Amino acid sequence: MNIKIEKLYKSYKKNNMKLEVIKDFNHEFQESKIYLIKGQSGKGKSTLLSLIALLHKEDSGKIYFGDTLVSEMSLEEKCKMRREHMGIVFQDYNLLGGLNVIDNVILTDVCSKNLTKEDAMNKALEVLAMLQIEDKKYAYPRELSGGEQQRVGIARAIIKNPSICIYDEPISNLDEENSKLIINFIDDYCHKNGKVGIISCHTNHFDKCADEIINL
Ligand SMILES: Nc1ncnc2c1ncn2[C@@H]1O[C@H](COP(=O)(O)OP(=O)(O)OP(=O)(O)O)[C@@H](O)[C@H]1O
Repeated sequence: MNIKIEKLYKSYKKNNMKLEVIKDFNHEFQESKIYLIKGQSGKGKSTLLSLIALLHKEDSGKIYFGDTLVSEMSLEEKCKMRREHMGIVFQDYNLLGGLNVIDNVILTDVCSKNLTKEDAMNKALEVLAMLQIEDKKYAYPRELSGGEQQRVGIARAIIKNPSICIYDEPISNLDEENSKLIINFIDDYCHKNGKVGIISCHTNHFDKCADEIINL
């Protein structure tokens, strides 16, 4: 599902001053393409991703998913859109420490789609295998390396087969070997499965797999 953004503005209030972070941002994001959002620290990469992910509200502007104007929706409708169409991967993994790998991966899927636990587990095993981490299915996050935790974070994001995949600094805490594995996975997954991939990264690691680089 394509995304279209028109005249997007977002500011924060800081010490009674208005800090304009996103100013008149316009863009179209298409299926099977990877978009890399770059810019120095504080330029607004995370802010832009959070607006596209419908996690924060813009000051003004329009966001369409396909033909649907999602920026005007209620919080509840946005939540539903996000659950059904979007997978989000965070820099610091955001795994639940009290759940093992497989339960972390299936949690949102079971809750949102009323799948049986058995069906969800079979799906989770497939996705964990794609990320070469199925052997850790019963491990807890504290027993995993950063690279392994991030692969679980990706598995959790893609188990619903979302059409839009958002990755906020997905490799910033990882070594070169783990970074390469994740870059190759995202490259393949988005390009071969018709996904819109939107990645923020402050280094050049994703430059080669990006179809377009957006400098903030
Ligand atoms: N909730 C907030 N309230 C006030 N200011 C904020 C808030 N969130 C972000 N900012 C400010 O907005 C600017 C952009 O922040 P953002 O996190 O989007 O940048 P970034 O490019 O992702 O930075 P980094 O690479 O360091 O993560 C920064 O100056 C930040 O201090």
